[in-house]
Amino acid sequence: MIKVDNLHKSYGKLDVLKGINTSIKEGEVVAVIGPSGSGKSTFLRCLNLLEQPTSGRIWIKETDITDKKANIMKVRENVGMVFQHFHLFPHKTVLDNLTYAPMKVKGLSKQEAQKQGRELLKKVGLADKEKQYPNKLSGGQKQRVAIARALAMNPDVMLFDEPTSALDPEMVKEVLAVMKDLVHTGMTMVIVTHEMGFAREVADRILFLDGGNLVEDAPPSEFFSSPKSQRAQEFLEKVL
Ligand SMILES: Nc1ncnc2c1ncn2[C@@H]1O[C@H](COP(=O)(O)OP(=O)(O)OP(=O)(O)O)[C@@H](O)[C@H]1O
Repeated sequence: MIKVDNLHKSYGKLDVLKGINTSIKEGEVVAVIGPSGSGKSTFLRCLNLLEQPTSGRIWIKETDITDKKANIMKVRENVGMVFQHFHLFPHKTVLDNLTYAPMKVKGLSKQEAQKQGRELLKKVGLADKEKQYPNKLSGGQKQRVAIARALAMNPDVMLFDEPTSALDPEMVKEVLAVMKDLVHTGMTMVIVTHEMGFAREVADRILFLDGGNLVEDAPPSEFFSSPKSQRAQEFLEKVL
């Protein structure tokens, strides 16, 4: 489903990703963890070309998205992303946030887009909020709308960039619960997270990044109980 081959990303002289190789199967849930500044967000943002890789190749399904001829908009349609700070359209209602892209990009009729939007709102527990504006919602509710909005494009892959880091503790659970439901649907998910309990519980694999290198790639049972590298051992000692 996703193949990453020798991915490098530099900002000027700063090498942020130093040759990442990995592949992710359809339906796999992968948690990307590691110290601050290790390149986790940059890695994730390369997967839908929010960051242009400096070199290396990334395939999503059969498409080499790093090929100059690849259609960036099509890639982004197919790879949904949820950000730390929601990025909802502030002047649109919750339902209009969900219908905008499917109508504009996918050509759904308003009726079709609203039907789909209402089903998604029900799934994330916000059926009663469709007419609200984002500024009337809690952080957890905003993030659930953001997840529903990304799902409204019916993507093959969902990327999550620290989706709970900006939330008050009591709201973290409700967002993680929605993500867990999504795991059970068989969605392919790549999640940058500091929630170690969640990563341990739901991920099929942990990618541990350090200094722009993929240092460990292992199932959570292995990674959390017997990390191989000293860097991962030190990291886990600090965060667990
Ligand atoms: N647009 C940019 N221009 C220059 N440097 C950048 C840019 N984006 C990220 N960096 C640098 O790249 C490095 C990796 O950043 P990145 O956000 O990918 O790390 P991270 O592991 O996600 O960190 P955190 O857990 O703190 O979010 C950092 O040193 C950061 O300052």
